[in-house]
This record gives sequence, C-alpha cells and structure tokens, in this order.
Amino acid sequence: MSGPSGVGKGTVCSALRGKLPDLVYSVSATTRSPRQGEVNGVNYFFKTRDEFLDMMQNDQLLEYAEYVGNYYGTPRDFVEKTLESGNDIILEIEVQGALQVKQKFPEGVFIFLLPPSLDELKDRIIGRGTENQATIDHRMTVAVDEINLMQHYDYAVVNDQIDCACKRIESIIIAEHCKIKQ
Ligand SMILES: Nc1nc2c(ncn2[C@@H]2O[C@H](COP(=O)(O)OP(=O)(O)O)[C@@H](O)[C@H]2O)c(=O)[nH]1
Ligand SMILES: Nc1ncnc2c1ncn2[C@@H]1O[C@H](COP(=O)(O)OP(=O)(O)O)[C@@H](O)[C@H]1O
Repeated sequence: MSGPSGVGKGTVCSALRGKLPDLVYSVSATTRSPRQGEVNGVNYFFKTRDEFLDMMQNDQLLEYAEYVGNYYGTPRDFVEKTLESGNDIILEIEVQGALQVKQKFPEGVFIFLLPPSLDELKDRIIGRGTENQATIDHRMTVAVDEINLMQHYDYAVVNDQIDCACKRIESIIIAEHCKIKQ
C-alpha cells in the first residue's frame, strides 16, 4: 500500500489489523528519527545511515528508496519467510519502492490510498503535528509526484472515512483471494 504522507496509511493499517488478524505487517528499516511514541522494532527499525548502507550492501533489503532526505527499506528475510509459510504480508511503502516490489512480485496487489483532496491532505499532515513546516512543504510536493504515478497500481482507494476505506481494502483483499489466477 502506498499513498502520500498524511493520507492515513498508518491509521488504516492499524484498523485493518483488528479486522484481518492473519495479515502480517512488514516493519521497515529507516534512517528517519523516531517520532514521539514510535517504538524501535514495532513502527520501524531505526537505523543510522551506515547501518542502513550495510543492509543495502549485504542485500538484506527487498527494496529501498530515499524519501524526503531519509532512506526507507523493507527487510527481505521477513517478507520471504512470511510468504513461504503461506501467509499474506502488507508493505506500507512509498511509490519508488512499490515499483521495485512490482518487478520482483508482479503477482502482488498494489493499492494506492488517496486523500479526498489536497487541502484535506495538508490539514491531516499539519493536524498530526509530527513534521516542521519545511518538511510538510516537501512532503506535499512529493505527494503530487506520487499521485501522478498512481496508474501503476491495481486499486485506488479514497480515505474519506477510516471505516469506509478499511472496508474497501478488506474487500479488495478478500476478492483477490477468490480470484482464479489465469
Ligand atoms: N520504499 C519504502 N518506503 C517506505 C518504507 N517504509 C515506509 N516507507 C514510506 O516512506 C514514506 C515516509 O514514511 P514516514 O516518514 O513514516 O511518514 P508518513 O508516511 O507521513 O507516516 C511513506 O510513504 C512510507 O509509506 C519502506 O520500507 N520502503
Ligand atoms: N479518514 C480520515 N479522516 C480524518 N483524519 C484521518 C483519516 N485517516 C487518518 N487521519 C488522520 O490523519 C493524520 C495522518 O494519518 P497517518 O495514518 O499518520 O498517515 P500516513 O501514515 O499516511 O502518513 C493522523 O492525524 C490521522 O489521525
């Protein structure tokens, strides 16, 4: 799942956890500093730049990207082991990374979460109160670039109300399970 900063990816994923308990969540590595309340190993694996570069060089990341001045990447082992054990896994990642995953797992299901409007998106980022003004401006610029790449995804879901967005994503996951693969 991808979507611009502040659209509600984290909020929707938390709500989905309650509804689809068998769905496994990938915890990413990042060089971004933890926000208040974020826990290492739960929200992210927080890494120094050197530690992250080591992971890249040792092929420990399934994909990675630089986003607004920090690196983000998906630890490879956990994803591969989860899939080998027959479970589904959800990656909450930005667009460049999702396109790398699409190359490696074309059978994956790619969902783009959209805000009802750019004004509402900005209100949500500001309302969350975790970023300074310069970072908010940078993230809003990137948001437009990301939305322009939405055509690479299988589904677009508008996060107007959290419950409605969750139901739409749940329906997608259930439908994908029932799909006859050609
Ligand atoms: N490529 C990639 N992007 C990631 C990964 N983990 C998180 N991201 C994305 O990085 C962007 C910034 O994440 P974050 O700093 O937590 O900000 P937020 O989206 O505003 O909560 C978001 O688009 C995340 O989905 C990852 O492992 N790989
Ligand atoms: N459907 C929604 N309606 C109103 N506010 C929302 C909705 N979804 C999320 N939010 C709020 O928007 C802010 C950003 O949500 P968050 O989940 O942190 O976004 P993301 O993970 O995409 O950056 C949070 O303060 C969250 O409570």
